[in-house]
Amino acid sequence: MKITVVGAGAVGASCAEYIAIKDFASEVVLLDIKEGYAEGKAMDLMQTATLNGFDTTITGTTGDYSKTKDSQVAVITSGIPRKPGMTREELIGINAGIVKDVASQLVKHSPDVTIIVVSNPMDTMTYLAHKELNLPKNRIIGMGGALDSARFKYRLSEALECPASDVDGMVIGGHSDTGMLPLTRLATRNSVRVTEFLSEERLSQVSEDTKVGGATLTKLLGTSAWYAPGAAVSSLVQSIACDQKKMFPCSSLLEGEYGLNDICIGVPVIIGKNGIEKIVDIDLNDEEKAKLKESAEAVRKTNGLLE
Ligand SMILES: NC(=O)c1ccc[n+]([C@@H]2O[C@H](COP(=O)([O-])OP(=O)(O)OC[C@H]3O[C@@H](n4cnc5c(N)ncnc54)[C@H](O)[C@@H]3O)[C@@H](O)[C@H]2O)c1
Ligand SMILES: O=C(O)C[C@H](O)C(=O)O
Repeated sequence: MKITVVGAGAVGASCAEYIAIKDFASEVVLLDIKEGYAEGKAMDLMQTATLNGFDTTITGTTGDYSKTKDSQVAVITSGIPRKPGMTREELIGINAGIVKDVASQLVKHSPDVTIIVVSNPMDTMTYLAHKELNLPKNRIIGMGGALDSARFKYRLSEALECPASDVDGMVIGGHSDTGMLPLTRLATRNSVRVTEFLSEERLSQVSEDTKVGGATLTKLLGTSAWYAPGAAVSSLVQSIACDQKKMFPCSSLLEGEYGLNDICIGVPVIIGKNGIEKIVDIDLNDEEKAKLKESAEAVRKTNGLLE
């Protein structure tokens, strides 16, 4: 399985590292426009192979898409990250052009590729990739919900004072500071609803902390996060490469599901060798439906900026 990661920056390199450490891919190609950067990151990562015990070959290239030929999966992380105080939506002016160009180049060299879009504003960049490429809708996936759900579980485990592995939960909706919808009603600790353990006030705090998870880290780091984003992307890549058929919330092109049309937004999907193999329609209550609708309106507004 050959995987391309475009953008050898913080998230791209972290993603390549996790893919290699999980050791399920034969080859990872890192591509960047900064001269020598992807080659350098690839060499540095390859020098961890004997230390971390993986057999994946990682190579780097400066802008040569012929090296990405016949990739089965490609991840787009190219573009600028936000700085403290910014929203993800403010990145659209620069990132839209980059994502459009990169997506077309990828498909030119790998017509059967499945694309995972990471660059922000991610839901709109995923929508842009759909409009630009016109690929079967299962082959373009936006990564946001897998990361937001991991942050939600982290915040829940803090509140519950238990290991994160005891917790299950999911965040749907837009990947934005206000649009995320952590499904507190459905979250569980070993099959018991977390509402049994935590007050409404505490759960509301967990929800708010989850929604601003990216902004909190951006403030601390001076740029946006990369370890959890890289790990989240690598989990999606693994589910495709190993046909695991795991369920993640991912930004998916909706055609009537959840009452939404012609929009990419985070909903639960099954990820396997064919990319998005199924959109899972879960039973939301009226309040959750209203919040998802509101989140979709905000994503639509950002999509409008593409014109
Ligand atoms: N969806 C998510 O959950 C999520 C999570 C984290 C970061 N992000 C987004 O991912 C993007 C990357 O973040 P980062 O921290 O890795 O940034 P970064 O600046 O560390 O890396 C971005 C890389 O993209 C490269 N690049 C720019 N234009 C390119 C082009 N046309 N072709 C190839 N490479 C190009 C740059 O040279 C740079 O190395 C940002 O837009 C960020 O907001 C999204
Ligand atoms: O917060 C950001 O801007 C990057 C990313 O979307 C994240 O959630 O970490």
